[in-house]
Amino acid sequence: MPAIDVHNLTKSFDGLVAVDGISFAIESGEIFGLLGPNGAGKTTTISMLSTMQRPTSGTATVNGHDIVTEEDSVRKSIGIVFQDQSLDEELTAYENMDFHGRLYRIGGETRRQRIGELLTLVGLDDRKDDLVKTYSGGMRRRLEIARGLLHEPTVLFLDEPTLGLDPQTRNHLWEYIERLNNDKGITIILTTHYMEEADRLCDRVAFIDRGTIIAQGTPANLKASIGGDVITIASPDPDAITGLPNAPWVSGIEQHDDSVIIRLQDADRQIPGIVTAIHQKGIGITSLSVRKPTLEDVFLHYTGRTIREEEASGKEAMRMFHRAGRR
Ligand SMILES: Nc1ncnc2c1ncn2[C@@H]1O[C@H](COP(=O)(O)OP(=O)(O)OP(=O)(O)O)[C@@H](O)[C@H]1O
Repeated sequence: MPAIDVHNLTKSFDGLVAVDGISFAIESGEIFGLLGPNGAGKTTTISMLSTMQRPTSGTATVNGHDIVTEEDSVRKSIGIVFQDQSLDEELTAYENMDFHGRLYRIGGETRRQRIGELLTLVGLDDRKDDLVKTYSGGMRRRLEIARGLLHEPTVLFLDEPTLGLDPQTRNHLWEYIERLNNDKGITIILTTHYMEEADRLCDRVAFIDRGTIIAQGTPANLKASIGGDVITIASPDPDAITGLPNAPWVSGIEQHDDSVIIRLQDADRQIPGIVTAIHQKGIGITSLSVRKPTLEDVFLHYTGRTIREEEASGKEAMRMFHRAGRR
């Protein structure tokens, strides 16, 4: 039985289809990433799976329980850490945990023992008696994760777990998330728009864009599926490069601002020929780099847009406007 099984899940808000008939399954013990730009429908998806919002149509089960007809059973078996911080700043870490444990009616000795274990797991045991208002962003996020695990859920939802954290803190948090998954076997479903985060952490990912899943698989397979290497050429005249006839070994070519991105096999061998062809046409090259494809390239391949472009688009601004209105 999959830990999460989703069929044609859809959510509309006043005519805006935020999630549009998505389907996927997550096996027990996996770290699964829902990736996509802001406003793609990631939060709405996990809000439905965690029973915070009702789907407009479609079905899903979490740990075998239906998200609409068995809400209580779903809730008992999951932990959630959403984007908005919900800790009490005027309490210590221990007190925050203790309060939450009481809400879940976890008895005295068990509660104390679990709090100790979880605070150690997220590296906060030595700071447990400090007020949360003295904590850094990364420490707060770790505390929220520990708190979400207090009632021993087998599935943990993390909505943009490292949003707004600096790279070093982000790295630390990744280690804690991996440890949780390894040591406790917890199934983790996380949303992110950081591609390197998904690549590092997730066993499998699904790209969600404007409410639909456009690709899913392991990061390695997705990157391999778009083929070979990526050459980025910056030029004062990128249109002229894009207009050159395509060689048979070029599997894709896209233009972004002053750069042309070429996907191809065997880049190292083909570069001299490419540079010669460009020079023969009298086109300038400002810089040239070669790399392996990233998950960002996978998004670009399937949508023709980079995640950053998508986030900056007018449509996205509209979506953010809707979003602000509902808070
Ligand atoms: N309660 C609501 N009322 C109206 N529109 C909503 C509501 N919730 C979400 N939306 C809209 O649905 C779309 C998807 O939003 P969602 O928050 O799921 O995206 P996301 O991928 O999680 O992005 P983010 O990373 O910014 O949270 C957006 O256009 C958003 O404005």
